[in-house]
Amino acid sequence: MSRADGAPGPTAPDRDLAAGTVTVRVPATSANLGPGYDSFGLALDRWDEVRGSLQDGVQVTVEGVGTGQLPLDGRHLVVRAVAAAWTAAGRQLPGLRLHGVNRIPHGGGQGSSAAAIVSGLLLGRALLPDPSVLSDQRLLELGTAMEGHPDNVAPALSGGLTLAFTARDGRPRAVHGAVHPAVRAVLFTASTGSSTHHTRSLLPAVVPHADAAANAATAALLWHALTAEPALLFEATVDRLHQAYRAPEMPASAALLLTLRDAGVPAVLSGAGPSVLVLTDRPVPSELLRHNGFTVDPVPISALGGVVTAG
Ligand SMILES: Nc1ncnc2c1ncn2[C@@H]1O[C@H](COP(=O)(O)OP(=O)(O)O)[C@@H](O)[C@H]1O
Ligand SMILES: N[C@@H](CCOP(=O)(O)O)C(=O)O
Repeated sequence: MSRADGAPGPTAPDRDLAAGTVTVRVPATSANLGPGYDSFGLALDRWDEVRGSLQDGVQVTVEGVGTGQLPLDGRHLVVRAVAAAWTAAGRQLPGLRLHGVNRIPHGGGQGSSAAAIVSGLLLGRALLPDPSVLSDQRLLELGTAMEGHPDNVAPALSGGLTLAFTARDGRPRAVHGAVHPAVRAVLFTASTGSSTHHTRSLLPAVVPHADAAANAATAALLWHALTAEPALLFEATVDRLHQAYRAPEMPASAALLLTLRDAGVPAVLSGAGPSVLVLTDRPVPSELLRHNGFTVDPVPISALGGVVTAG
């Protein structure tokens, strides 16, 4: 993965981690950012953590979000991603002991599934006898194949602002932008969830040419606004590809978006929703920071993506 801002990618593969226990932290991510459907993504300072080691058989424990709901065997998404990393390295995973500490809401539009996949890929790579056989680019490809779209996987792997695209060879790639220091993120986390898979099915196969043209302009403007001219963020966060089609499934989020935008606040659906994200260089009036059904937090943008440590 190339980095336009020269910031570090995920922790490099390290032979010393191959034995023993490995801890991986991966940030939440907000995808789309309005008009950047399936391409723009931003890492946020809210982290899931997994600790894993090789053993015979699979043993999973979970605390935090999803406790009592997630499968505790080979169907667990992190375990599947660890196994995918080993398969890609030409090896069969012997077995895994895994403990997850989950803080990213599930089905909230904050990239929990991408965080789980990236956690598993980074953990799987670190546990390989020779981690260097899997490059960061290969992990982006594996994660995108599992997730179905690259926009959360790219910032979960490498942090910051990313623009993911499909190259001529059919593989996902990502470039990075340095977010203007005045830009702040405020996350309105919905108390309800929705399945990304389901709300993707609500999107039409074809959109009017005028919508595509307008969206191309605002997406390009958004990159400029986020990296160079935040004063343009309100104009740059107009989407015509996905939010309106998803609105009937998440009326509270649609109403919140309307309220914020009517007040001139640059608000978008976070990922597939139902969370809402504000990206702005201005203070948000305090009366707009309280909404039934949403928890409102300023969340720093994370320059770091997944971090791998021994122990
Ligand atoms: N930490 C985790 N461990 C295991 N599975 C997870 C984890 N986080 C998310 N998932 C899986 O991903 C699903 C949510 O994915 P998705 O619908 O794409 O929503 P999101 O916007 O949160 O990524 C969860 O219901 C669960 O099946
Ligand atoms: N581009 C995807 C992004 C989904 O993000 P998530 O965090 O809601 O899973 C989409 O809009 O479907």
